[in-house]
Amino acid sequence: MNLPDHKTKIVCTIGPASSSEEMLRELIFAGMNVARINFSHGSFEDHSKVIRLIKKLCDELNVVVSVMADLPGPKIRVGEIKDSPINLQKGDKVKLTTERIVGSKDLIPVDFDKLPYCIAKKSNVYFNDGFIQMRCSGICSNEAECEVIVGGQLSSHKGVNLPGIDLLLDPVTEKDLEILDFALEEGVNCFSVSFIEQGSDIQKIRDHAAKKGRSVFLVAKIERGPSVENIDDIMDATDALMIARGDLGVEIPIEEVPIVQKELIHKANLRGIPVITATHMLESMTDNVRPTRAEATDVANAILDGTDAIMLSGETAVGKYPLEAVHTMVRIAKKTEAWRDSTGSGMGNIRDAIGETEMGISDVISLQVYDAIRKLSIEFVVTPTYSGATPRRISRFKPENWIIAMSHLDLTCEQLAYSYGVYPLSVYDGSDDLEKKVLGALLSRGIGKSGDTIVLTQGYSGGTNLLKIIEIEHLVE
Ligand SMILES: Nc1ncnc2c1ncn2[C@@H]1O[C@H](COP(=O)(O)OP(=O)(O)OP(=O)(O)O)[C@@H](O)[C@H]1O
Ligand SMILES: CC(=O)C(=O)O
Ligand SMILES: [K+]
Ligand SMILES: [Mg+2]
Repeated sequence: MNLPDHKTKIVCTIGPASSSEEMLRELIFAGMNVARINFSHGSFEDHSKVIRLIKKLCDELNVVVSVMADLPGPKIRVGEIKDSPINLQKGDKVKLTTERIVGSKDLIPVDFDKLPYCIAKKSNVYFNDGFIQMRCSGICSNEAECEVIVGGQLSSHKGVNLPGIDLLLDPVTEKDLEILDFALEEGVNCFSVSFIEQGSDIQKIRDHAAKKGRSVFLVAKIERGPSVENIDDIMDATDALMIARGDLGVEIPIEEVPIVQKELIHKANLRGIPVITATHMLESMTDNVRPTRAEATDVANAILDGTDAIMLSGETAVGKYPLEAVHTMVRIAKKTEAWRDSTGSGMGNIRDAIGETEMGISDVISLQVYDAIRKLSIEFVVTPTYSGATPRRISRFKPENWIIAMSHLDLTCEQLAYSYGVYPLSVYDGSDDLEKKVLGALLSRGIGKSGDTIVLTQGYSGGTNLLKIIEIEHLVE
């Protein structure tokens, strides 16, 4: 078995363009680590099919691919529009209505009953990740009269943003809990939670799952101003972060997005919390077989910022070239990682910054593992793990060697699909001889060969911790 030649994890949003068994298989071969299902779209029936197909393919191909169910949160959306998409032009006068009608160019339904109370004359209303802008010119019962400031094509169900306006909405909706129940029943363990504002929003989802006896991996989507301000509180509650630039880029000034991205990635790296950079990464590949130069550079820069994972949205969900989009990401990741490995550039002073944080035993060990990799000729790091904490701590340094994480817990293996450079292996050997167990698992998969030097490390487990540098032939008896 060959380990992949890129270490940045790839998240693909699955939709009509990618939900067939053949395409899912191709996406897995191409390098997909996480399949995101956006529950804002499609039907439970469609999603259930995709979840089952992915589980079946994981068993068949003996790989770990996580299914991440994206809970919509209180996202306001356009309703059904007749002859969608419609073309809106600057200066057009349109009415937004809270009635559940099939809309037209003049009367557009918006699924938010409080709209007339929340906006006022001169409020800005944005559509489709902010590409279309309107300004309210008056309110009349359940309608808002607006003028189009920036036009464009608007389709049914596109998102609506009202930046800076308190929408008086709970970030966790009844619908989210319904979806959570459904997905848990389908065996989903990982959830991205939209529009959260503080740690307690994440905790609500965790508590709800716990009531069903389930432990879940939660990705906090940072896509509103308050979530950026409350990031420390959110990091105390979450397992992972997503920089959801689609909504974020409308909810806060667009010029702040690049800096927020860098700061959040750095903070997440310091704490060993995996972070996904999402949206518009290769947007033009929805229609074209090649990306723009700016997009290729964006993917590389997110990696150099220290992101663990990069995400495709419309590119794989509804685009013409889902497979090519993944291939493109892989090629950019491979090149960028190799450059970082050889020059040490891009990560800034992550090692020093981690060195300055308060450290426990596991942190000190992770630092020493990283130093060992840099100073010695090491093939890979092997780490038996219960919770995944040790491989995640090592992953913070974005080392040039694979971290092979062995766990008998499927849930731990699945969660490590989000961490840079960590290759999860399900190992069920219960023997007490750690070295024998590790060697058996590696060699049975064709990983490693006689003469390889590896680092074997284990975090604080049952009162012991360990860092050992081993030459493989010493293990073969
Ligand atoms: N399961 C699906 N069925 C049909 N279309 C989908 C599906 N998933 C995604 N899409 C389409 O792909 C586009 C991009 O996907 P994305 O996940 O970014 O959703 P979004 O609605 O733009 O925003 P958000 O991610 O904030 O919910 C969507 O706007 C939608 O048109
Ligand atoms: C992914 C997502 O929700 C966003 O970018 O807004
Ligand atoms: K969503
Ligand atoms: Mg969003």
